[in-house]
Amino acid sequence: LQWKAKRLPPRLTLYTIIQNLGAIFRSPHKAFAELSKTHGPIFCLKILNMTIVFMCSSHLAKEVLQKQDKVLSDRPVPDAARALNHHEQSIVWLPSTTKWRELRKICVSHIFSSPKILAKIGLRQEKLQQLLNHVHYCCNKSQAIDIGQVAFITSLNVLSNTLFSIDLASYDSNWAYEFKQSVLGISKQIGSPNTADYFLGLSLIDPQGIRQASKIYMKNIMAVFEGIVKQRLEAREISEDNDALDTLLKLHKENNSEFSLDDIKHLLLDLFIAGAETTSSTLQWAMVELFRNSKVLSKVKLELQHAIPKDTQIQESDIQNLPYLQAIVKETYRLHPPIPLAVHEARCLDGESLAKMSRNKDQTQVFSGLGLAHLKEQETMFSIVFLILLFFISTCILVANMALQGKAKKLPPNLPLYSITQNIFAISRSPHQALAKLSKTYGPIMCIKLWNSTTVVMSSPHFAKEALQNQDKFFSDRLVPDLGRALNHHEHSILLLPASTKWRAFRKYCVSYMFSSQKIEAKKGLRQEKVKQLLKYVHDCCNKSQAVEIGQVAFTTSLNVLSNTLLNTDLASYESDWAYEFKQHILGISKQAGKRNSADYFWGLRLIDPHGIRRATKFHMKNIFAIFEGIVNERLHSGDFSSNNDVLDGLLKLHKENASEFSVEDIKHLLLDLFLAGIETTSSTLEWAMSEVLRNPKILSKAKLELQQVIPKDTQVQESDIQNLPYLQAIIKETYRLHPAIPLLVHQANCNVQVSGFTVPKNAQVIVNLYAVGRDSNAWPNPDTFIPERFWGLQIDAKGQNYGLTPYGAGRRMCVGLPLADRMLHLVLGSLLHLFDWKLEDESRLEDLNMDERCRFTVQKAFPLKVIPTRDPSSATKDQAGHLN
Ligand code: HEM
Repeated sequence: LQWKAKRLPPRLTLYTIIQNLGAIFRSPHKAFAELSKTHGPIFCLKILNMTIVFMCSSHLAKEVLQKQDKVLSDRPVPDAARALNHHEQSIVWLPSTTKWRELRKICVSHIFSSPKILAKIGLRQEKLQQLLNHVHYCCNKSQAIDIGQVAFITSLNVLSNTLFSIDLASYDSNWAYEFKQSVLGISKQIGSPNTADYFLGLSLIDPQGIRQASKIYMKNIMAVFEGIVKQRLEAREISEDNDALDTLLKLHKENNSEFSLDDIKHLLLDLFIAGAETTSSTLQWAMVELFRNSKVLSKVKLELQHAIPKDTQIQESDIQNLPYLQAIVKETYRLHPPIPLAVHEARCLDGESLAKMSRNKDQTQVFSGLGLAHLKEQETMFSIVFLILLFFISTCILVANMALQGKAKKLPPNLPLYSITQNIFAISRSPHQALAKLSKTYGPIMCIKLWNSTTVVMSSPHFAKEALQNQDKFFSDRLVPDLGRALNHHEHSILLLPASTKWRAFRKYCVSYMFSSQKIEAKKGLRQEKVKQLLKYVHDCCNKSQAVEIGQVAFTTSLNVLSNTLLNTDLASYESDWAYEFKQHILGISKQAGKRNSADYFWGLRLIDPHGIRRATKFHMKNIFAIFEGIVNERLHSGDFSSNNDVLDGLLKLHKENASEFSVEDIKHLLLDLFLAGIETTSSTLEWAMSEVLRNPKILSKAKLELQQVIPKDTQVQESDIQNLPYLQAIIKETYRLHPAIPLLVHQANCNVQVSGFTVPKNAQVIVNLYAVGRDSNAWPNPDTFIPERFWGLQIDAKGQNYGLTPYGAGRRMCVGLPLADRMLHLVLGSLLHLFDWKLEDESRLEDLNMDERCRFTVQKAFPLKVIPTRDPSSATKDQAGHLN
């Protein structure tokens, strides 16, 4: 009755909430802003006995934050903040009590007062200088910078130095990584939607484990603070006032009972959580907005050039002379407030005085969403019954909601079971071809449901772009095949890890250190040397009229280039059986990876590994690891991590710096992945390119003519020549299009994702069929014919920007070895075509080459290309003069 008498803001109906539940959970500030367009700037939401009022205009913001500020400055405490009883000592979560006022006073007068802030100018300039040094270092190395990450590190260090004169993060090492992760971890937990915040009974069981996770992170951070505080207490008298901790400890000494050491730790915790990520995310948004608005960027650069001498670091005193920069920061605050929902709690109805309100607890409960502690003793029985009811109702709502959501989902067109059974052999023999064929009937996006697993197959450039660019963030996980679990490979594997911190660290190392432009350029000589060894072998075969198996020799060359780049040693030979074992084990794993495994579809079968695929893989891995272990142990024993000048040296240095983050086990698994992903892909692409060129005499003579015009006779192609060989480049692109080495990109959805009006359900396997994309007749005229000329005048490359041609994938999971593989392909194909003519062993016509496929980890030629190299006699005479030898 009381409730009815009051005029409440317009109320959101249950139907509206259920309809928008997905959006509310994903991005509540956006969802409620959207709802305010239809429901007005103030509306309320009632969840059982809890009322939430939303205010979405500047007028109402003023009402809350200024006019009614006195009665609206409490906060509802999220369950995550109750870990370690943080809410009882926290400046963020305490209601406006004496304690809270004391804490605010300490912050405003002792830590962030103007004199204190001014006194630390030098510190901030120094931290800015360190950031700029890092950016400068990356600039010299052409290395990408994660803006949010470096801004976070800078904010963290400015804060940690202001508070206790210590750096807590570093740009180039993983030092203090755990602290950083724990700060991020807590803000993630507090930001996660938690059912225990809405249904108080659930907080007893912490159903999503949010409070528990929060507690672990808090404990980690508190342990760091405890160490620092203890050291400070032991080291000196707290008399000087160097940093905030000195000030806090002095206050503690003066009034131990009012301001305990525990209070200090909780205050420091709040300052880190509230201060580090807010600053860094605002900076990141500002940078993003600048990058996408080139006019704004040039205007602000102009202002900076006028106000600040060239190559000079900006000073705080300069800011007043930079009105446009100030306007950019304001505009960023407007568009991207780092905490978009300011959550307060009403103390009484209609702005009654605090004194009156505290006498009127029942009313407070109605408006504030009920804390159990507020219930009077005689109401306990009632509350237990009430909680049971609450739990029951919430479960019903959840179930009903799931059912509604399920109905609302529009899955991509389903592939009927009969078409799967009809095509089962084709799918198992050559899945990319079979699925490409089915996509012609069922469309460019289709869904396969087998038992409880869902697979969505995408087969056009449009959907490739959706998966690899637009929705890339949600499709970057992987579904681990059973063989990937051998020796727990999936827990250390860059190929199989989901998009986790560990995977990012691996990728960062690969992209920035192994395959950066500088590193690749530095190994140019090595590649030329290995190609020269290949050409020498082909030359010997030529003299003996002996056939060359192109796939085999390309495999050996790729293997040796990679093994020298990674381990500074050859691991294969053209003529002898030396290191035969290593090659066989790599091929062995690739063969197992190409087999269909029922344990991947019926999880129960994993227990028995019905085809022995995981067992065989384990056997090959063990043998490969034994070889790696020999090399790694020798280096660890000698302690020499620099004289080999290879990737392993870099990895071992990283391991020495932080053994817990990057173990020897990680190194072995990473090396294995690089060999698996890097060799067969390159060699099979080369074999396909060579086959296509040899069976097309016109293309062959055109390619030879171009090579003759650019490169002197009988001379090996150099990497610097590639840019002058557009026809050779077009041949490689056309090979990528028709014969992608890995034709099916296999990813996994980490949530329900909308793709062009269809819902791809969470955990579904998402397959992008590059084979179908490359042969899509809407994108490519005459799609099945090898026509390098189609690329004339087109600005299309294979580097992940053109979604009709993405042989290396695109987006977050894109191949890291592209710079190496692409150069090797041009170098080897160009040299083989330039220096030799080719004929088949049985003198049959090259035009009739069999182009059937065989699937392993990569797609191979079913009938390996074996051809005899020949040369005209005048060249042979020159060779004796030492051109190729
Ligand atoms: C012609 C040669 C190559 C082709 C066509 C190729 C293609 C691909 C493709 C399609 C992917 C999967 C992308 C996705 O899932 O979206 C991939 C991933 C990968 N490639 Fe390559 N690749 C080649 C050579 C190499 C080389 C030489 C290396 C390194 C030595 C390499 C290392 C990797 C790694 C580590 C991944 C996994 C990336 C991740 O999951 O984050 N690749 N490659």
